[in-house]
Amino acid sequence: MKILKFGGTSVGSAASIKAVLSIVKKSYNSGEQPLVVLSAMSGVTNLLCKMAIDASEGKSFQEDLALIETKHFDVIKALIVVRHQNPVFTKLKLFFNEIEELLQGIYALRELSEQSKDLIVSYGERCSTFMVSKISEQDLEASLFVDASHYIKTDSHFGHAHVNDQLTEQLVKSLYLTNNDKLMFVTGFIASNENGRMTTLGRGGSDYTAAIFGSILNATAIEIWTDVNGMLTADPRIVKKAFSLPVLSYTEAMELSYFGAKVIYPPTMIPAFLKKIPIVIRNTFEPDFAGTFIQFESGKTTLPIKGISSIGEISVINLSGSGMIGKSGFSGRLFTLLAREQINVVLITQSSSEHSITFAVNPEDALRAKSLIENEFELEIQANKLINPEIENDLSVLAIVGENMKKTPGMSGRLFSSLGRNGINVRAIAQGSSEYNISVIISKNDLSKALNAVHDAFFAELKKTLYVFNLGTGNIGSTLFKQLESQYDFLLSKNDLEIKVVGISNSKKMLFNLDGIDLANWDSELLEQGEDADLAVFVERMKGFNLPNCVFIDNTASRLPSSYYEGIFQSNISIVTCNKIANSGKYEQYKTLRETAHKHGVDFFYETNVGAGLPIVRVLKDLMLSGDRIVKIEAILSGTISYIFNNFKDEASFYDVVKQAQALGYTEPDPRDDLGGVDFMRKMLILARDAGYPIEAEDVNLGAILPESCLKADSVESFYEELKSENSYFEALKEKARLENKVIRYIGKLEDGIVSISVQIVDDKHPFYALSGSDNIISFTTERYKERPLVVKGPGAGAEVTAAGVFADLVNVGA
Ligand SMILES: NC(=O)C1=CN([C@@H]2O[C@H](COP(=O)(O)OP(=O)(O)OC[C@H]3O[C@@H](n4cnc5c(N)ncnc54)[C@H](OP(=O)(O)O)[C@@H]3O)[C@@H](O)[C@H]2O)C=CC1
Ligand SMILES: N[C@@H](CC=O)C(=O)O
Ligand code: NA
Repeated sequence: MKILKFGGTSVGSAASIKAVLSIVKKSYNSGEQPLVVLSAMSGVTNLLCKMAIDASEGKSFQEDLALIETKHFDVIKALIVVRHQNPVFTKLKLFFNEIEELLQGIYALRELSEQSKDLIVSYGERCSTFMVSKISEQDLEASLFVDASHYIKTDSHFGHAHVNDQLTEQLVKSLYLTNNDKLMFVTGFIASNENGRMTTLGRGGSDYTAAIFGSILNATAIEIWTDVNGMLTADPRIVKKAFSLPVLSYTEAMELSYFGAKVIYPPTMIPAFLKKIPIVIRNTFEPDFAGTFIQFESGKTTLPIKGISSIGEISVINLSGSGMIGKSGFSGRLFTLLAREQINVVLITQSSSEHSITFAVNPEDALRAKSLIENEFELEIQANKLINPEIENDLSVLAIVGENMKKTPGMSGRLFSSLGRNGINVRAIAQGSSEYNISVIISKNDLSKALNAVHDAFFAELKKTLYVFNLGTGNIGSTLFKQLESQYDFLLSKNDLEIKVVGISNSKKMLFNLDGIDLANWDSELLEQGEDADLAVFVERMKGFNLPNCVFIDNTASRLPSSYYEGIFQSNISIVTCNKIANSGKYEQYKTLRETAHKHGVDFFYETNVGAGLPIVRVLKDLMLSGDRIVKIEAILSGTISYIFNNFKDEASFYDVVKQAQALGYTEPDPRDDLGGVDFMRKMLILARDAGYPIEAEDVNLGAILPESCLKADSVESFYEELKSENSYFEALKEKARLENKVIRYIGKLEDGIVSISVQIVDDKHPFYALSGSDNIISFTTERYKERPLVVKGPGAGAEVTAAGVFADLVNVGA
């Protein structure tokens, strides 16, 4: 035989009761001999409690009673054929009359005892179970209503009665013996004492009823049918990627449920554990889903942990003082006191010096616990051997759970590095001696971020999500969106990486969507739903969301964002940027940014600052990290100027070629930055700094390509006009090169910490002679690459290659 227990939501409406009965029928017809345990219809127990309290306070309860009546009667009307409705109505009406009489008594006396309360709430299960048994009877004649209060016997601890195991076993066995050909529908939660007075079994009581019947009748399984897909790796309301666990051991289920997972209340399952009866958590509304199988063994799994549970709000009490050192009875006294006063201690940590004890309690118990301790240890406190207990509020517990942890080293390392990387401060740590559980206390504000980060860290093989806030939707930004959109499926399926752009801003509008902005329509969404752009607000909101694996991308050419970088790192958010401003500002800023990113364990990637997507920054970094030393760097690093000199031939005018370079997306938003050499200077400055030279922009010897008049132009338009009027200057340069059979190149050099950039006319022997398009070239002469330099060459500007470089940086964040 098998126990099928259905919770309040499962019997909460006509539609769900239909679903319940189809599950029951299937089980019955397949010969599993089900015994069905039911809860009250959802919301009814709470209403009954409320009515009882209202009555005892002299308030009216009629409206609520009518509500309960209607709730049941609606189901009867919907699911019982008219000619059979009357007897069911009559029986329920009797129940409701009894409730009313009781409430009137309470109202008159203005007194509500625990005993009366139990009696009143018992009607919830009695009504629902009777009604469902009658609905079932229409189809399955064997259906039988069983009031469990006649069979489960308890003491007189009303509200939370203790079961008399022996008596209950006798009664349940004889019930079964006389009715084993019946399909029994048994009320959950309710029982009675030796005088036949109604009692209830406390929290999770219907599960307890199922476990009692299951264990006495040696059921093959106890199925707990609820409204979720079994037990999940984490709370799915907070961790969107939480998934159902197929198998758990009893211990794992206990640990997971202890901290939060509300699917079952483990103490009620103990009778089943003792008899090794498997418990299966299933979803009434998705009956084909196998659910979670809870059994004696943990089951074969490749998962390092089974799940992450949490308690949203706890308070921590710290006790410290010399009086605790070596006093073996101290903690005994402390925790006996708390137990006696029924203060539940969620977890305990003690420093190895025994100088302090930290323990967590429910917030509503904190003040009481503090004053109890102050009373108990009054003498020690007076003698300064103990410092008054301190309470810390607004904290949460997060715990990783799983039997595999015991065998796998590095679990706590993984937990703490994911917390550390996301800037989550750990207030206290406790590891259960069973090693099935490592718990940490963190700030309540960090809980959601921590749960997601830790979930990613342990189930990374399943999927990691990067949350991206992108500034700048121009040439590079919009191309990046296209690339991200077209690669979304590939990244997810091949790399288990999901990149969600959750914030976008340009200079006019900004938009946030934590579910991810649709990158196919970002422009219309930004326009229609976006609010007025405000960089400070954008950054504050990004920080406020407190997301794990969070990345800020700066795809602007603006000076403004760089002043926010340091604060962004301090909020444990990585930065990817193609904007060179921050790295080419004051050296002090360059240094601070790296130190801050490092201190907060986040990434600062800027490969596209030099040579767009070409691997230049990365190569230099690897050389330096591996202990090489730069002897000389020679490079062409302006894609725009490279393009211009590669195409300023024959009939083309200088002006036309510059215009083409801009149209091709090679130039900076302001092309004067390219032609004036500033862009190239920034790149050389960044390389020199990355090579270990603490130099400033003023230290770069910047040779000009343009005549003075062009450099002085105060707008882009007048700049182009000047280019036109200086045509003869450029033509002369072109002619000189042609006559000598040479080409014009704008070349940068770093040697002995000195950076210079100059126009050179080079012949075909020069390694930089053969270039085309927007080619960049860089040659690193190092102590290791001394004889023949290490050379990187290729397109060094353009939206596709730059966005691709930003993309590559992005996928490497946190790698
Ligand atoms: N082109 C290339 O080959 C390469 C470019 N880069 C770098 O890429 C960066 C972007 O260049 P590109 O895309 O061509 O430039 P665009 O001018 O096309 O786009 C710049 C974007 O930044 C936005 N923006 C400017 N100021 C702000 C601000 N304060 N807040 C929010 N958004 C702002 C603009 O907003 P709005 O749309 O409202 O004007 C625009 O969307 C530059 O730093 C450049 O150096 C790096 C390597 C190669
Ligand atoms: N405008 C730049 C683009 C890359 O940084 C260039 O021309 O090189
Ligand atoms: Na690069």
